[in-house]
Amino acid sequence: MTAQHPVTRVEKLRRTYDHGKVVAVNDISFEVPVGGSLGIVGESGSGKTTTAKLIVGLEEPDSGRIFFDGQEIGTGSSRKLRRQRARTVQLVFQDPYQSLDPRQTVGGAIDEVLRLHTELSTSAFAKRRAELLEQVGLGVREAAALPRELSGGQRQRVAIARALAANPRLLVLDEAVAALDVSIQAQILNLLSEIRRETGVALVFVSHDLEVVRWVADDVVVMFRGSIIESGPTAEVLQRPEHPYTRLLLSSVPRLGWDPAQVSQARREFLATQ
Ligand SMILES: Nc1ncnc2c1ncn2[C@@H]1O[C@H](COP(=O)(O)OP(=O)(O)OP(=O)(O)O)[C@@H](O)[C@H]1O
Repeated sequence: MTAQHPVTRVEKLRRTYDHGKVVAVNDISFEVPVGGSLGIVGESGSGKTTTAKLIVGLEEPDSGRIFFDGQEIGTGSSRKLRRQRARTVQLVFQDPYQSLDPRQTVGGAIDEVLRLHTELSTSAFAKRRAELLEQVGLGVREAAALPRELSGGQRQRVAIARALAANPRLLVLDEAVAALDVSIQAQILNLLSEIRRETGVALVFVSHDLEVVRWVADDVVVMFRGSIIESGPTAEVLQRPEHPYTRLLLSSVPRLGWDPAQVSQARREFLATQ
């Protein structure tokens, strides 16, 4: 039996800006197994969003390689392969308000993706729309609503349903719960885990918050100034962080007895050593 290829693998990806002066992503490598989930964590500016954009093809790397199902995709790839990637990988942003058309109903927004990426018959089309809405916990009322008539959590559910409409094998979520209340965050994180279990879709979950990543990611990579400084199974990395920066990120999560002044001091001391 041949081993299954990971759904995506990146090898020594590098992306610079400002004629090489800003190294946003510095030779990073990782893979996401089929149906797996990878968390990418780091502080603001560590290169997480650039990494997400490189995976979905919104940015081109200066160097390095990206594979989907074992097949390399790059600037020289055919249109067919690029279209295939567009279907394989879907991106969900932090603020769905920006990505949803304010004049389009929720049902209409889902239909648009179904039309673009599937070839369903009229009856199968309506059934699939209903299935997607149900999958993200939305009903008929929400299907007829405009984005402004929904809460932030509901809008994020719409964005997830829209991404799933393309039947992707990988969902890339960039700070997808950062703008939501903590209790709504928990609902969306549970929803994502459920969807992964039910559909087998793999997740890349980008967040500045290690506690959030704990709930959704089997594995985690920790980024600092464009480089991966620590990686491994999420539970292990959180329990026994090896790199001082990972320890710093963990100590930055507010909890009982937490002292922000102490965290700031530790951060200053760490940065002074870099
Ligand atoms: N289009 C761009 N032009 C110039 N510099 C950029 C561009 N995009 C990102 N950068 C720089 O690259 C670095 C990494 O940015 P990136 O947005 O990937 O980080 P991040 O970890 O996602 O941060 P945040 O959570 O604040 O979005 C930063 O120093 C940023 O200023």
